[in-house]
Amino acid sequence: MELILEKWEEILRTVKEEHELTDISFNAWLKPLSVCNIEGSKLYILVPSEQMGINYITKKYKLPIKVAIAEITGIDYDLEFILPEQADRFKSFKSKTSSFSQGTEKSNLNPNYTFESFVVGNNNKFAHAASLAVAESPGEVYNPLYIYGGPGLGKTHLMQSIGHFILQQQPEKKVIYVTSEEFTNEVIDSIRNGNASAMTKLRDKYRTVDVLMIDDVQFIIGKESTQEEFFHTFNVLHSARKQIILSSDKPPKEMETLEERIRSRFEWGLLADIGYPDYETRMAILRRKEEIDGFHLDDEVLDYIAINIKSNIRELEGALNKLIAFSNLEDTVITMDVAVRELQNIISPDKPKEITPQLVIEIVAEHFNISTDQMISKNRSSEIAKPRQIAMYLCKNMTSAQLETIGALLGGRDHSTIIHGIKKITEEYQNDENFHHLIETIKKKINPN
Ligand SMILES: Nc1ncnc2c1ncn2[C@@H]1O[C@H](COP(=O)(O)OP(=O)(O)OP(=O)(O)O)[C@@H](O)[C@H]1O
Repeated sequence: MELILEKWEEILRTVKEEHELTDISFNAWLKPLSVCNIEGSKLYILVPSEQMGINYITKKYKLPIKVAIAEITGIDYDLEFILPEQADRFKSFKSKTSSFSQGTEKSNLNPNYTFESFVVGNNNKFAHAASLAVAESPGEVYNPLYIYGGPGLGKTHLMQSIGHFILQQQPEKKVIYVTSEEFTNEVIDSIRNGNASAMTKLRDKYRTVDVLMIDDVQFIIGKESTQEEFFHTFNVLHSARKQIILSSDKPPKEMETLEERIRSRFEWGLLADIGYPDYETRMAILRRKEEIDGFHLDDEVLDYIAINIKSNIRELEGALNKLIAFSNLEDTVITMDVAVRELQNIISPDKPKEITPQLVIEIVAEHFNISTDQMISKNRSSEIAKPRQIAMYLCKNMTSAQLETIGALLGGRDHSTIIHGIKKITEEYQNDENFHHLIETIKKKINPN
């Protein structure tokens, strides 16, 4: 066991060199692996997360690793890849992680979300540079770092890359990634338990970290206890110069119903937005993904995906994954005809998405984290009335619906109310630069093309 532990890094590097793996493939597949145990001639290798695809690793890397071990140690092991829950059975489990993955392994980060696998394009150049700066000097340069942008554009990937980077440099750092939903649930649980120790546990967990990442922070809006807990956690960490990284679908100033004291804290550090990727970036992301998956598709097919899926990288990857899965299952080559047929539910180039008033109302409601029921209700508080007027304005500008139809869809409002709403929004759009930006952001969500 000692010999293999000692030689583990050399073994992985040998596989990399002999099989001419790129840094990306190496970082994605080999780097996170560690030696778990040896029983007789059986060597157990730990795959730290199910998300890494244990079957794929077994299929692709079992033999190369076996050969490299035999070359370097002279011992011919029978290899088995196992997940952490299977590793629990080794009581004296003494895993040796290669030094480059220490720290990362014990965190809850997705091993694939690293700087190495992140494609830098015009849409994310600034956010990427800011993230790298934070990764290199946590707590010192931009605190908090607030990354915002539309769904599936790489916010989580970028924020977790910072976590990986920090853990690679300083494995002893305590790095926590949490979604707002998980954070909210933990706050609710500790309140429900009703005892002081549950709350103390929660505080111990979040107020003692070196790096705290909260994803989709817009979801804490309207959740009072969560906001309160967040506020104090933020203050404790910030004054101790611990790094805070937040992501959201919109900039703080567009979070109209967020408590002012929290909104202003979001703006203390640096705000970095991620926009929609251009064609070249979309192609580069597809190529990078192909490289990681060890799969090759015709350029014409990649081009078809990149031209037609513009506004969400998750969907872009989803289309590629679908074709790769189809090719593996059916054992067939992906031609253009196959791609068009298999992706017809995702891509319908001849049928652009129809922009209906209903769609506009739904997207506006979603943007402001309110329900469509609230949009059509009688509620006249500004948090509801303003989005409602924005919906009136956008329905008028982006669809061919008549004012009467818009009024009917927005809770049976009359013609003059709709005209008044549109007029107000038009004036604000023309006179207030931030508001102009807000409307353009929502328009892009409604019609990304
Ligand atoms: N620049 C990029 N390079 C490589 N992969 C990327 C890039 N941007 C996004 N991705 C991939 O796209 C997928 C979606 O990204 P991610 O989950 O980070 O988006 P998000 O902005 O956090 O979305 P949401 O707001 O819906 O949570 C991930 O698999 C991620 O790896």
